[in-house]
Formats: sequence, C-alpha cells, structure tokens
Amino acid sequence: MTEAIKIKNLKKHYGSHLVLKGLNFCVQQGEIFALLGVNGAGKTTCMECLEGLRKPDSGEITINGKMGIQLQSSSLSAHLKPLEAVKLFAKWNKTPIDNTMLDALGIYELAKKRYYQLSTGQKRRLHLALALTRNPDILFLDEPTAGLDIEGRLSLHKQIRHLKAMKKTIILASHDMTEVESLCDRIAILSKGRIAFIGTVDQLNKTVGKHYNITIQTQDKIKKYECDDIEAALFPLLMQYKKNNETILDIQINRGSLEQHFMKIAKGDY
Ligand SMILES: Nc1ncnc2c1ncn2[C@@H]1O[C@H](COP(=O)(O)OP(=O)(O)OP(=O)(O)O)[C@@H](O)[C@H]1O
Repeated sequence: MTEAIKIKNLKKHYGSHLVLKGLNFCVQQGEIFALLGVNGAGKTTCMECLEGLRKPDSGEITINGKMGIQLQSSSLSAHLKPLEAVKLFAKWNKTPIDNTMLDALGIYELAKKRYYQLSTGQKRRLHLALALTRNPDILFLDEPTAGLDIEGRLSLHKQIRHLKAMKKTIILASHDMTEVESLCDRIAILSKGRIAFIGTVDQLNKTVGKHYNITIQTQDKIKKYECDDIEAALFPLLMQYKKNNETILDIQINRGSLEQHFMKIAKGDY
C-alpha cells in the first residue's frame, strides 16, 4: 500500500502550551482514518498542520495527492445560492462540475435557498460538495456530522463510504464513536500531546479487553449482567431463568462500546 500522508515528529505549541509533542504516523491511500481525543487534545491543530493552514514548529509532513478540506464554518456570502457557490469553486479550481456528486449530496434540492437559509446539515453537505469540487485524493473532514440528526448523519456516512469506494483517502476528526466504529479502517487516539493508540477498532477492543452487558427482561423485572466471556455467561443464565420458570420477554447483549475503551485510553488509564 502507498502512503497518502506521512508525519514525522510533528510538534506544535501555542505560547507555552505544547499541544503536539512529536506525532509520528502514516495514513495509507484509500483508508478512512480517524483522529480521536477529548476536547482540546489537538485534533484540529493536527489536521490544520496537515492541511497547510497552520505552521508546525517542527517535524516533517509528506502529502501524496491533492487535498480537499471540508470547512466547519465558512465565510461564504450569506446570500449566495448553493449552486452558485459550487460553480464559483469549480471555476476557481478549474474542474468540471460533477453532477452525480451534487445529486448524491442533495445539492440540487437546495437550489432555491440562500446560504443563510440552510440548516446545519445542509451547510455541511454543501461544504463537502465544495471540498469535492477539487476532485481531491485526500479529504479532511473535521467533525463532519456534528450537530446533525440521525438521518443527516446516515446520509453523510453513505457519502463517505461512497468516497472510499472511489479510492479517496479520508482523514476525519470525530467525537462520535459509533460513527468511527462503523466508518473507519484505523484510528489514532491523541492524549496529552501524543498518540496513545493507533490501530483498528478491533485492535483497540483487543488492547483494552472485551466486555459485554446483558439485559434480560421478564414480565415484572429487568436485570442487567456484565461479563467478559459471553458464551460462558449466557448459557447458565438462560438455564437459571428456565429453572425458575421465568419467561424471558426480551434479551439484549451489548459489546462494551468503543467509547468506553476510548475514554480509558484518552484519560491515560492504560
Ligand atoms: N489559535 C490558538 N491559540 C492558542 N491556543 C489554541 C489555539 N487553537 C487551539 N488552541 C489550544 O490548543 C489545544 C488543542 O486545541 P484543538 O482545537 O487542536 O483541540 P481539539 O482536539 O480539536 O479539540 P475539540 O475536540 O474541542 O475540537 C487546546 O487546549 C486549545 O485551547
């Protein structure tokens, strides 16, 4: 696999605050890579250094490909219409307008609205469309679904998967663990200015151990159980209910969430 992004010893401080203390990692071409960390961990600072919007103090950044950046907020003119903005960006980037992409992102449905009339989700879709007008190889998404309702989130996830299928490299900062778990090939967790973990979601689960929550509902009560070995725990539990003549109405099993694992690492509990 070829590297789309390579970072060596990236350092950045604001005043006396050393935010990035020497980051080293690579993102492979075609990967969806997530940067995670608690508020203030340095995700945006790292992304901005990669995007060339912020100057690092030291370190080496190699970017192999054309970049596209989905801005979180934008200084687009309030009265600009979405398609006017797309045309402007396409002209600026000297690229043809990709009708399929605009259609998939629902930009034509917004044709009559002006920028200031768009909802948060509609603005995010437009910002993604604008980032894509460059036909980038590498796409930076900083909290792409923050503030969106479930429908908006799922629709953007579909778009992100579609972009991966088109072999784009995607680097995203997110707080939404479900999003990360369902979308990303690999994650890096920033903690205290360093990378506390880098790997797949499965590797993270293995690193911090597996944990299951079992909820069993009967006519008159709901009971919760916790275990590390689901097969060893579940069968005896079910037998116990049968022995007691208690009819099970509902049973739910949840794997310990990525969020639980992430919080432990981000807080330095490992
Ligand atoms: N322009 C700036 N000047 C001074 N300090 C800054 C600046 N930008 C960010 N910081 C500080 O650097 C640290 C990292 O900020 P950054 O925005 O990179 O974190 P983040 O992980 O993206 O946070 P969040 O999840 O809240 O968006 C924070 O302590 C923040 O206060």
